[in-house]
Amino acid sequence: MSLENKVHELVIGLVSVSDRASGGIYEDKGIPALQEWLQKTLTTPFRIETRLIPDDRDEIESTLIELVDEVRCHLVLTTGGTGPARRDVTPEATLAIGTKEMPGFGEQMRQVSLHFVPTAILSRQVAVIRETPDHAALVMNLPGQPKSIKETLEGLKDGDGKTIVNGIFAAVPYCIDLIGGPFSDTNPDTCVAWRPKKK
Ligand SMILES: Nc1ncnc2c1ncn2[C@@H]1O[C@H](COP(=O)(O)OP(=O)(O)OP(=O)(O)O)[C@@H](O)[C@H]1O
Ligand SMILES: Nc1nc2c(c(=O)[nH]1)N[C@H]1C(S)=C(S)[C@@H](COP(=O)(O)O)O[C@H]1N2
Repeated sequence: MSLENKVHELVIGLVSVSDRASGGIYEDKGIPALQEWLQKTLTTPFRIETRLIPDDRDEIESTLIELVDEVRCHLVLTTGGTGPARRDVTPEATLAIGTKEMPGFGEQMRQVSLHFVPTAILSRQVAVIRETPDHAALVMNLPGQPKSIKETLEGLKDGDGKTIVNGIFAAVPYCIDLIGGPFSDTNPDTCVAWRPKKK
């Protein structure tokens, strides 16, 4: 067992990227929405570190690097700055700090989001793994609309709560296993953490 696996607490970084929320023009609703969703979903121990920053590429990159390399997050979720506007640069900053791209997360997010809004096609969100010599983290972008956090993480359900399209979080616990992070599990009423069956 690696040293990382002996650490049982999942460390999660939450980054809200918004010029107006970080400038005090409106209240940030991104981090509270992420915290609320994680609290109702994760059934294993976790700790959260938060950052509220403007749409500035250098600042996004340095924040992501600090959260992975110094705070030693296993998972970092960003919200905001994924669209086509000139100031939207979260995907570029994320790709720049990653060592491996994980295109399935962006593909699945756009697929599920198209069931909620036709403008989901405008979100360029990406996911990457950042690896250092002794640590690794999954870094994923979510759109900026606070309501899109539940939509992308949890997916689409019918009136009885049965999943119609999986959200992206279903694949996150196993991804963290594979990069040497702590075991995590979820409340199946919100999201089923999928792991391949052991033979
Ligand atoms: N952190 C946030 N808190 C609350 N509402 C937000 C936040 N980020 C985005 N929104 C809402 O979602 C809309 C679309 O988000 P988007 O990320 O495109 O914002 P934006 O127009 O680039 O502005 P900004 O970066 O200043 O938030 C915003 O206009 C705002 O109503
Ligand atoms: N699930 C979901 N995805 C969504 C949305 C949404 O409301 N729900 N909004 C879309 C819109 S309107 C835009 S412009 C893009 C980019 O948003 P961002 O720049 O706030 O990241 O995300 C898209 N993806």
